[in-house]
Amino acid sequence: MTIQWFPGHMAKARREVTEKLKLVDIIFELVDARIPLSSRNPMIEQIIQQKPRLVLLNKADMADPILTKQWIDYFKSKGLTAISINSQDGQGMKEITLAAKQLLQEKFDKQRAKGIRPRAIRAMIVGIPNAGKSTLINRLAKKNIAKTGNKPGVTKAQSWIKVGKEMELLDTPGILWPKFEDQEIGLKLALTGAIKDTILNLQDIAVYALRFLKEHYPEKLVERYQLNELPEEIVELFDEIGKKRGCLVSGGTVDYDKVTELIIREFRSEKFGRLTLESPKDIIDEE
Ligand SMILES: Nc1nc2c(ncn2[C@@H]2O[C@H](COP(=O)(O)OP(=O)(O)OP(=O)(O)O)[C@@H](O)[C@H]2O)c(=O)[nH]1
Repeated sequence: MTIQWFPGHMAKARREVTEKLKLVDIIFELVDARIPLSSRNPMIEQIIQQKPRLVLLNKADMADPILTKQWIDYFKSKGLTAISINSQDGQGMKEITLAAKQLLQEKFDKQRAKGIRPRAIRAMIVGIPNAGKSTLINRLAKKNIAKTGNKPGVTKAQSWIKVGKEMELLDTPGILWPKFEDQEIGLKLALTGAIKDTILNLQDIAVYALRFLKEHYPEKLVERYQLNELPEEIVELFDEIGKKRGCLVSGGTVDYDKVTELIIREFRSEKFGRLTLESPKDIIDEE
């Protein structure tokens, strides 16, 4: 499997993020809580250099809460602060400002010691497509989008969003690209909707979803499709689901395309409940 991502796009995205870095005190790295690792850019450290960073595990409402806690601990073990948020209903918004203030405490204390009055924290959101960047910006913005291009240090006119009195956010996020080389990462990105369906074979995505559910959340699979028992082979599982749901072609044989679509659609619309596709334990095992 090869997924195309044009090198020109990557270079442009990187250039844009690098340019805006100069304008901000802190980066908010937005990842999908269901795939906290696969939805990260593997070169994030090189791109943002030494800039303070807060990891935001977005869509926490869709992720397994136990694993979200484990991921927060994992990031902590790597020296990073991470918090879980839900940009759709606003859960975790206050914590973002609080955590940013904590991360910048030292910098602002030093400024205060020099007699410089601390100004509002300036921040930028970065993340891969579909991570929820626009949703988060809108949630934080409410109606507080302000054009403030005449601020010192702001070369090009940039729009900032006021987030309370203590923070300002660039109104355009930095777009990063995910890691494409790995087949499994590609499947996780496709299943969570981060990359277009046309890029990958749909049946591969559905097979991946079923294998994952069978291994990690078998009870959810049994319950959803009212299965008497879980078949050994994935193809049997396709057959069972097809029969239960009437995904059949004339003559009564199972229509695999229909089953494929059904599984992907139901996975994405949370019909299996809150799921996380990767665990920090997998990395520790690999290390
Ligand atoms: N359940 C849930 N859905 C969310 C959350 N945040 C965003 N979404 C949904 O995720 C989808 C993508 O959100 P966007 O805000 O468009 O993502 P983006 O990162 O700006 O995407 P690009 O414009 O492709 O870069 C939308 O359907 C949102 O409604 C969240 O916290 N929980």
